[in-house]
Amino acid sequence: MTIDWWLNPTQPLDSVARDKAAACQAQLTKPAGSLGELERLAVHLAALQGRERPQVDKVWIAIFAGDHGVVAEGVSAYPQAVTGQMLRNFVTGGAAISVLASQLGAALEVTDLGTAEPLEPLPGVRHLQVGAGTANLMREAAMTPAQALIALQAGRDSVLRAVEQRHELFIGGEMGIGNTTAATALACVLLGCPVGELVGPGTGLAAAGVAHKAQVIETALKLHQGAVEHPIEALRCLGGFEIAALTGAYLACAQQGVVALVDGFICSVAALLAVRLNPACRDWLLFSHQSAEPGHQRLLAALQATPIVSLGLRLGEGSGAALVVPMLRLACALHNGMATFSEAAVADRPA
Ligand SMILES: Cc1cc2ncn([C@H]3O[C@H](COP(=O)(O)O)[C@@H](O)[C@H]3O)c2cc1C
Ligand SMILES: O=C(O)c1cccnc1
Repeated sequence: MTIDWWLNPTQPLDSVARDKAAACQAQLTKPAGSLGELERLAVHLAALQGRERPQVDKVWIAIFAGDHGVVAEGVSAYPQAVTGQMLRNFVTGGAAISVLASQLGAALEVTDLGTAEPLEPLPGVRHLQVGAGTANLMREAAMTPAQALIALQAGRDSVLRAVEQRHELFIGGEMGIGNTTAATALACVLLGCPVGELVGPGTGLAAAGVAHKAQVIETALKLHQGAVEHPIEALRCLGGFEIAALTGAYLACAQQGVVALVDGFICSVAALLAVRLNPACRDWLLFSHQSAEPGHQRLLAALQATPIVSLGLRLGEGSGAALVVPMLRLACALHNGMATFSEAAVADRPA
């Protein structure tokens, strides 16, 4: 299977803006390095945005939803219908991400890529219906090549809309009961890691449920063994519509020059896929938090990512990334707003 756009070059970082921002940080009225990761974030944002004074005022949050055939194997604590039910909750304002988007003044775009429900179109939701959910990845390939391609492009298209409306930060979120099973299977293949090291409770499986989920993933990995060497084939055989869309979105962010703030475990699997497909896109990804899902730590290490916070979150929907936006905004405000030593007449070196 080929798609024609994933290898397109990513935007270069602006080293002039980075150097100016770093020089500016050194002049601010604080001991050098005392704002730690916030300093590094501000300087990195300057390099990505090509301006000495970065900002993340306009935030675009895109939620991608899709159902998973593998739910028939009993891998989630919740029923499949929740995926479609949450679509309504996203647009009526009751979901965690809806509250966060509203608090942040962020745009929230909700795309249904293929759910068993709702049967009626929902106002405010983009219904693409790539299929009525993926096929059961334990028994066959989750997606056809055409479905994987459409889902990848759905992610890219959302980024193009964000760019058109001049958004400064992209957050991808996912909703899909069963998607920690798909994400774990993908992570096992991409990291060459045993299932036991990555599998976790997802929405809240007890130990016996996690053991069964591990068995399902083992069976799937054996079935698709030969097929999954290329990341795009791994995505097609083991992924989900929303994971494919997120992969396409992260690739497009790097190609369009938009900073992407990555959410938890599932989004990080999509990020790793994007980096495997086009390694230069790594620079454009910031990692917001470390999820409670046990496999996330290994994924972040493979991506050489330092998560900004670790709050024991295990929700998804892009919620962890949204929670970190105020911190990015404050990192920019400090960088742009603090006085320099000479402006404030403060001694600029230790005694
Ligand atoms: C009410 C509800 C809201 C959610 N929002 C995100 N997820 C999260 O949980 C699901 C993944 O976990 P698993 O693989 O165990 O099914 C995904 O839909 C993810 O986005 C939710 C799950 C539920 C139940
Ligand atoms: O970290 C995540 O993305 C996550 C973890 C559990 C359930 N849903 C999402």
